[in-house]
Amino acid sequence: MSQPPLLHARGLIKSYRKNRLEVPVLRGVDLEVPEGQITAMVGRSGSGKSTLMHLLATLDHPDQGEVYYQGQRIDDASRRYRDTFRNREIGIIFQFYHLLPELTALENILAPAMIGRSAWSYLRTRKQTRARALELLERVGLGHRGDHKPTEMSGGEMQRAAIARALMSEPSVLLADEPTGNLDAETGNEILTLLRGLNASDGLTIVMVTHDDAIARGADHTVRLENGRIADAKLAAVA
Ligand SMILES: Nc1ncnc2c1ncn2[C@@H]1O[C@H](COP(=O)(O)OP(=O)(O)OP(=O)(O)O)[C@@H](O)[C@H]1O
Repeated sequence: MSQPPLLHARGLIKSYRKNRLEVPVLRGVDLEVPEGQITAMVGRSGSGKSTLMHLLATLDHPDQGEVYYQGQRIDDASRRYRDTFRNREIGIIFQFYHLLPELTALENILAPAMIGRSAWSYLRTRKQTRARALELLERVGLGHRGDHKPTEMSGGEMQRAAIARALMSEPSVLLADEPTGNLDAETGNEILTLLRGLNASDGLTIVMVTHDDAIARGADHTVRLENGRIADAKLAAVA
């Protein structure tokens, strides 16, 4: 029997209500996220890419449809279950990094493990947790920036710190919402190279929203959101 996709969305429908008007965003999205691959999600501004990402992360509920993780339905699970699931399995990064400004890079990376007392950190000593944060800092090329606060880092460095933070609990999938959207082309490519390295060496599954065709071409698989549905899916040759 073939392995189920890591994440699988079926028939997702989602509307927002604004001034009593219903704004349909997703009109029946079917999506399979293959394990160990990089999937790029493209589409015009407002096509619902971030909305879909939130549903995959179980941060929001679809109006209709289902989300499965490793073949198990997760969208209708209890809030507590979804929080634990997200904490264990999903890392998320954003266009504007969302680092805590008063903390250093190292403290930002440690923050989710310390504050939320995550499932991952619950099983480890403080020393092990700190060792993992330091290892990740090196891994993303920020070994020399551990004690820098976000205002003392470049955009690319902040995104590297955000990637390290997202990986702290050893998630199986990284959801990246326009990870290079605030960076120049060269820095964006460096971030993509880092993500591809993590994918290649650790088998990290990545779903990446992007407006940048060059970045999308660096993925294994591209899906396009159009009129609330997936318009096409193709395997892109990895450059
Ligand atoms: N909380 C909300 N309340 C009302 N409308 C919303 C909400 N969130 C998103 N929308 C609307 O849903 C539509 C899709 O938004 P979404 O952010 O998912 O699109 P996107 O493809 O990620 O856009 P972009 O590429 O510009 O980031 C937009 O028209 C947006 O205005």
